[in-house]
Amino acid sequence: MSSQGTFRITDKVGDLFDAPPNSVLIHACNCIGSWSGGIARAFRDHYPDAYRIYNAHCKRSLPERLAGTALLIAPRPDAGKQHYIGCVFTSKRFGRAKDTPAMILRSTAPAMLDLMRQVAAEMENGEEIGEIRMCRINSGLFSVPWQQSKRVIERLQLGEEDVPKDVELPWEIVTYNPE
Ligand SMILES: Nc1ncnc2c1ncn2[C@@H]1O[C@H](COP(=O)(O)OP(=O)(O)OC[C@H]2O[C@H](OP(=O)(O)O)[C@H](O)[C@@H]2O)[C@@H](O)[C@H]1O
Repeated sequence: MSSQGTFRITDKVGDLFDAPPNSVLIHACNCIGSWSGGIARAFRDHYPDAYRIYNAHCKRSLPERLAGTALLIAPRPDAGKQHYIGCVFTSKRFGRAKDTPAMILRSTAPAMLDLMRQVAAEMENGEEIGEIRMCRINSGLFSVPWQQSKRVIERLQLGEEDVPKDVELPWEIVTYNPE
């Protein structure tokens, strides 16, 4: 690995979905299988096939096992957009039953590491990965101030056991927010 195994986050104003092919678009998910509100609803509208894969993944497992993990969904033929969808499971449930901010932050670190390991594995298989884009996860319906999640992600360390030597992971994560 040429860099230190830490991520640099750049915050931008713009449309998350207006990304080049093979970009990874990351958002925070509950473990119940619902993309019904916030940006998750837009993901469901743009990528219905990815929603079905996410939902089936949740149905196969218990929320307690999924929290702190991630699911990387490869580009599907739907909507014509060739984007990877990165689901980070940061709260077991949603709405009034969502986890506390402290629990959400505790799940965010291992979930992001799990996702990046999956991205690295995809690259090791010869798949092309473009930009890593993210919404300001946890900061809307999950009610965790963005700066707190951002700090957790910037402190992550990926070692050689996470990223194979010959893989050059993109170490910049760009967030896109409408305002
Ligand atoms: N249409 C849109 N286009 C662009 N940006 C949009 C947007 N809508 C919101 N944002 C921004 O995107 C960031 C994250 O805010 P969100 O509230 O989405 O997500 P979150 O990570 O706090 O929470 C996750 C739970 O929200 C969902 O809703 P359900 O539980 O299904 O109802 C999930 O399924 C999870 O459970 C904030 O910066 C919002 O300004």
